[in-house]
Amino acid sequence: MSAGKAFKVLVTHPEVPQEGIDLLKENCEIIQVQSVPTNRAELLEKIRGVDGVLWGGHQPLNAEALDAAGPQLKSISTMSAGIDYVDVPEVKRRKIPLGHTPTVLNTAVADLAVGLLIAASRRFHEGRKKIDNDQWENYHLNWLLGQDIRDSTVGFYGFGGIGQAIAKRLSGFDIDKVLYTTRRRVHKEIEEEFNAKKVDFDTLLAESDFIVIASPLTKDTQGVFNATAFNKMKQTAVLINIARGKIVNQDDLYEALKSNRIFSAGLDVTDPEPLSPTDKLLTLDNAVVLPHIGSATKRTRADMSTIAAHNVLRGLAGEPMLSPAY
Ligand SMILES: O=C(O)C(=O)CO
Repeated sequence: MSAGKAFKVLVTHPEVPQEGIDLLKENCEIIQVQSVPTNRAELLEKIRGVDGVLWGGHQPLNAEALDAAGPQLKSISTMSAGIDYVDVPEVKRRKIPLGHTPTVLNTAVADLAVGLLIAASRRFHEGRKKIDNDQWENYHLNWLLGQDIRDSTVGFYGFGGIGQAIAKRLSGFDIDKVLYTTRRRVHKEIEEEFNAKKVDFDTLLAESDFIVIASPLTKDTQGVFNATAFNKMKQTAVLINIARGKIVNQDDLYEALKSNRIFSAGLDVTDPEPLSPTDKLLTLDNAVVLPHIGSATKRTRADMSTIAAHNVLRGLAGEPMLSPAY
């Protein structure tokens, strides 16, 4: 280990923004995985004997990686809000502090969600295809008519920081009501700020004009948006998912969109990722699909690396992390 550097830290991705690396460098020796996409063998080789890890991708963080690291490992932070790729019980069992980076990405993801909501409700994808196919027919007055956002009811499945940031943005669009379904009720002041009401899942499905999925992927949320759920939604409803693809049963969503059981969907996340270019979802006019770019802005990624680095350093110092994951 180089002189004066108290800890050895693995950064599992070569593109982690410099802001986080510079922080770590002050008193850590940095080892960095160079492969993109991550070569698992390289990661397992380089993790051996490190004190801390800045986990910069969505590779499984599990017993295999922890065993490869060894018992001296005392601090890990992901560079993501969602940690569905982490075996959290295994990290906990080993009493290793684990951090993640929620909050700093709320605004970037919320901006994108609003973009998807407008794109899906106003048929951007279908419109673009009409141009490509020389089918520009705006001499018809009912051509490409979309759904209004004004006076609508927006239902949030999950109403944490990202959901609230989306609601804040949508308040400028003259929406009528916010409904939300969560396990726990949010603070009264938050309900008042957004004129939001907690409802059960069936009410959310039945009453919302727009449904925004903004919850973590857990065993309880996996696949809850399935054919049964789509059949309870309005036929004019628009579904937005900026959370995790697996919360939606994608075959059932395809059928619901194809049969116009619901109006449209805007998805930043899919199952699987990457989605195959031949996936049937991409053949639909009423699905706007993006390649999971919710947090992909320069500033947000830099902020994520900074928070992750602080988490790692605090874990190494035996201090509480800025954003602990458990
Ligand atoms: O950080 C995450 O978990 C994301 O998926 C950002 O889009």
